[in-house]
Amino acid sequence: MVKICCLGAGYVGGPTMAVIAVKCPDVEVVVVDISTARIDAWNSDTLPIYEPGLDDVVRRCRGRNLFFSTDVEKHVDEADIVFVSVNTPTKTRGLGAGKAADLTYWESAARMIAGVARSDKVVVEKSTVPVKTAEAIEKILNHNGRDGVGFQILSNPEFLAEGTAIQDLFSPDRVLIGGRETPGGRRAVQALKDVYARWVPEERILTTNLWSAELSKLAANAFLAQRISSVNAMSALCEATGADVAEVAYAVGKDSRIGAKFLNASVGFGGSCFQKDILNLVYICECNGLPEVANYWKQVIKINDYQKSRFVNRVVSSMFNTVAGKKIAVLGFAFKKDTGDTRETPAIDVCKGLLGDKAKVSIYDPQVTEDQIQRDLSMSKFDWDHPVHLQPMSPTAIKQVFVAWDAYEAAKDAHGICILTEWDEFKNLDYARIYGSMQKPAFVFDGRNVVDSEKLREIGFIVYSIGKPLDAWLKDMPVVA
Ligand SMILES: NC(=O)c1ccc[n+]([C@@H]2O[C@H](COP(=O)([O-])OP(=O)(O)OC[C@H]3O[C@@H](n4cnc5c(N)ncnc54)[C@H](O)[C@@H]3O)[C@@H](O)[C@H]2O)c1
Ligand SMILES: O=c1ccn([C@@H]2O[C@H](COP(=O)(O)OP(=O)(O)O[C@H]3O[C@H](CO)[C@@H](O)[C@H](O)[C@H]3O)[C@@H](O)[C@H]2O)c(=O)[nH]1
Repeated sequence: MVKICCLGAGYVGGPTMAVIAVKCPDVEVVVVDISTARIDAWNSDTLPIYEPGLDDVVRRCRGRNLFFSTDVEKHVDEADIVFVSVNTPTKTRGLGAGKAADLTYWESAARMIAGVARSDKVVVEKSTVPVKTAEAIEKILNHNGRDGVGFQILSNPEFLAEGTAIQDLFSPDRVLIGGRETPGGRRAVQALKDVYARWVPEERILTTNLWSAELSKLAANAFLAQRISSVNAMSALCEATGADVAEVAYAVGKDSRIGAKFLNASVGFGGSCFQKDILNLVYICECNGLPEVANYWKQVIKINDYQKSRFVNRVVSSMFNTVAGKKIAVLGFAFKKDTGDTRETPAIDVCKGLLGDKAKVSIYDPQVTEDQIQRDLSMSKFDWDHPVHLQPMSPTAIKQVFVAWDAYEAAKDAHGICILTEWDEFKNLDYARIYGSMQKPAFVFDGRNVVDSEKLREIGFIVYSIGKPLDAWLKDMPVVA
């Protein structure tokens, strides 16, 4: 029986391994982590992450051929294939701070694998890493491993998106495997290919050299984020000219060379990957003497930051240039719908912007806890991407932040509502009831273009929707910087 061990029971390690286990009943899969709390949660009825369909997959194979454990060394030693899916945060100190990937967790994982392995291993990079990481990992494994124990390193980046992870894993657009072009390297690629081939059609399993696989992951995320920044840049111009960004995106996306997906204007992209991976790409370009290329990709992040601050400015300027002491309801805190993940969510920057202008912020999200919101609003930049048990403990709660149990409570007595996540339930709220409970004039700032703005205007709201023709009220307000 082939044995697989995965280091890191997070958003990638957990769902990915659960799907491998369910698709390969004759393979034993053990997911291990240094966080006992995370492993306990994976072994309980309340999984540590919210992902549609995940509970069902885990229930089908946990205890059969899928196991979660903190006994890291034992399971690494017993495995034939070791996936490494640990955090690769942005460095906050020293060389490359604010851009380069921090490979501390990866390096310690590699040293541990080298120290405990008593038989040959295929070590698979599942985390997103800088190009050439495999070379560094190979050196660590080969210099620290026992005599006679061989390692083959593969790059197998993950392309799942949160909220649709199970669907993406069951039916991926492609699986990418990079390996050494040596007989040993080819055998390792084939061993991993055999696992995926149980459910992924052969033509969707791409094999490349190691560096192409590592770089393709960064490139794919940069291209995706670039589309969002492109449509968001257009949204600002739409507001200035009376064009409608949805109509523009539809017309542009109808060109089959461009395609319709990933062109939804928004308050900005979030999530643990896009910004981190582009910063990483920028740093690699700079290190390779390519400042023009680095600057090109930096713009994707700059436009994203601009979009978030533009949104905050719009809120404040619409409300007579001050939100001091005013209650603002924030509907949605997760970085997208169908996840409880808040890493790099635009809601953090928007809330901080409103708090900076002394607003009282009342937040509702169906999947995010009060503790998480308070932590997110008080944590330093990039601290969020370290293992939870290593993050700063119990920050002081921010007094002007309130967390509500539903949208109606959040909006009661508020002067304005900001919709920051596109949860389906926000489309069908009783907005007449909400209007009745709010201060007047009552504003809705739709950062995800989910509400029917005409209906809301009929109720009496002043509505701002990203990239849509402006309400007369908003047009008369001072120009937004
Ligand atoms: N989240 C996504 O949608 C996504 C998608 C594709 C790729 N990625 C990449 O995958 C990697 C993991 O991301 P994630 O979202 O799953 O992160 P995560 O924080 O949810 O999970 C990482 C886990 O690794 C554990 N860990 C850290 N060091 C360890 C060690 N030495 N041994 C065992 N466990 C260890 C942590 O405790 C944590 O539970 C990152 O490189 C990320 O960029 C993420
Ligand atoms: O048209 C769009 C599409 C997305 N978003 C936003 O972009 C962010 C990222 O969304 P998405 O890409 O769907 O989720 P992630 O889970 O971050 O997935 C991305 O990042 C992962 C981690 O690397 C990759 O594996 C995935 O392929 C890649 O889509 C979210 O804030 C979305 O709201 C928009 O604003 N407009």
